[in-house]
Amino acid sequence: MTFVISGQDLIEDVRKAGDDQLSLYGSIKEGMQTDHTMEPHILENPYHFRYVHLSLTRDLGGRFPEIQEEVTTAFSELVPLTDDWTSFPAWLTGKFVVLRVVNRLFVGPSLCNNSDYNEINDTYSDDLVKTALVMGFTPDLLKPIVSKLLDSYIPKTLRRAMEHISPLVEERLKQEQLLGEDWPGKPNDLLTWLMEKAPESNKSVKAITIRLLATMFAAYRPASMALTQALFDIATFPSYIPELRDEIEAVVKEEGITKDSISKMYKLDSFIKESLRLRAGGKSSMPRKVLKDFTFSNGTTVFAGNTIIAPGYAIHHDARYYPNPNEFDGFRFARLREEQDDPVRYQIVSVGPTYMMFGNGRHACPGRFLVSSLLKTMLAHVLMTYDVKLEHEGVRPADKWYTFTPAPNQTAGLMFRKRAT
Ligand code: HEM
Repeated sequence: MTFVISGQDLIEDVRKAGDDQLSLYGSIKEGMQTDHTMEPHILENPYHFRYVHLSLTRDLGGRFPEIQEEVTTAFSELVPLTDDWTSFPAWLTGKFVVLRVVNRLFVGPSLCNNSDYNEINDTYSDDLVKTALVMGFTPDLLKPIVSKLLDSYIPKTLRRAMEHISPLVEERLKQEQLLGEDWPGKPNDLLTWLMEKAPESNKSVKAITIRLLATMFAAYRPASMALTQALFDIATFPSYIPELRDEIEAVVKEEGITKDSISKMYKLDSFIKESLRLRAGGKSSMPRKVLKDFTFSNGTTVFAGNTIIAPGYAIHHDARYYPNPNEFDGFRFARLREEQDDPVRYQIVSVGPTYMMFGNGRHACPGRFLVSSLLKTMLAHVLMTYDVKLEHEGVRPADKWYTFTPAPNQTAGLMFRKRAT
């Protein structure tokens, strides 16, 4: 059974609880049926998740030129500059820009622009969700059989992905043999981390590929949804554009585009955060499987075997925390930051009991620092390079809901042209 907790005190109880009592991985294991859709026991040692922090977040400044280069080339290829307004599929564009940029950080420049590999990442995520749904309804006893019957889903995609990863692994091992462990030009990407730091038993190409795909699953869907929604918001609320452009231009003139300079674009930060608040996440946040009976500070006990969730969407639309909660107020967080002279609390990456887009506590999304930089770099690039508008003036394409989770409209187009103003 699933229990929805209510109020900041109970959220705080969940935040403080140990993994042996309330488990994020327990709930992912059940929800995504990982024993049958990925590899058995993958979440007993999810070292690949730790590497997101260790390989990417820690070195975000160093990786920033690659991010910027990939953002610029991805947009120039997917949304070529035209003098006339031209429609591009918003969701497909957002998705493939994100896949390409994130894969630059995961597997490097030679593979990140490979359309087959990017499509595999996309298909894998789709298949994973569908297969997990089927397995979730399958009785435990039948799961191994059904899992085999569904062979056309995950294993086929995995084999295709391995065909791309295998030559990269071989090439890197060859360089190491020839030039030593710290060979010049050795990439500091997720693949290197998985090749070097994974437990010895998990260094096969198959194990490495599964962890790459699993990490991409966590990364790219929410990130590409966030980008698409923010682009729809730019086009829906064009009155924000001049002020955003002024801010970006002023910062770039002073310091160019770097990880540090984009952190000074706090109006842009606020605009994206407001877009996330209104449109991302879902009805349930902080899912935790109860592994041992858990008693909340109000005396209520939830027994082992149940699941707990927090009502993220309701919190993000609660007028007590966000006045006029259903209105898009792009500079809401920028104003709060100025009024309270607090440069940290209202940033995209700051989590807490009233802003749970990235979860909360020790499992709060380790990719949020990367995604905040990515989204700001992408939107700054779009605003400085293009004019953007909706296909039908004043009509924002409607979101699509998948049970508890909203997603941007997946068929609508967005109009772009070379910046004329
Ligand atoms: C807008 C984009 C994103 C959103 C909204 C998002 C949201 C979340 C949420 C809600 C959680 C669960 C936290 C909890 O229950 O306390 C999570 C976990 C996680 N996310 Fe993200 N995420 C995003 C992007 C990314 C990216 C780009 C990466 C990787 C580069 C990433 C990697 C992860 C990982 C590895 C975890 C598991 C954390 C753990 O093991 O404790 N996410 N994310």
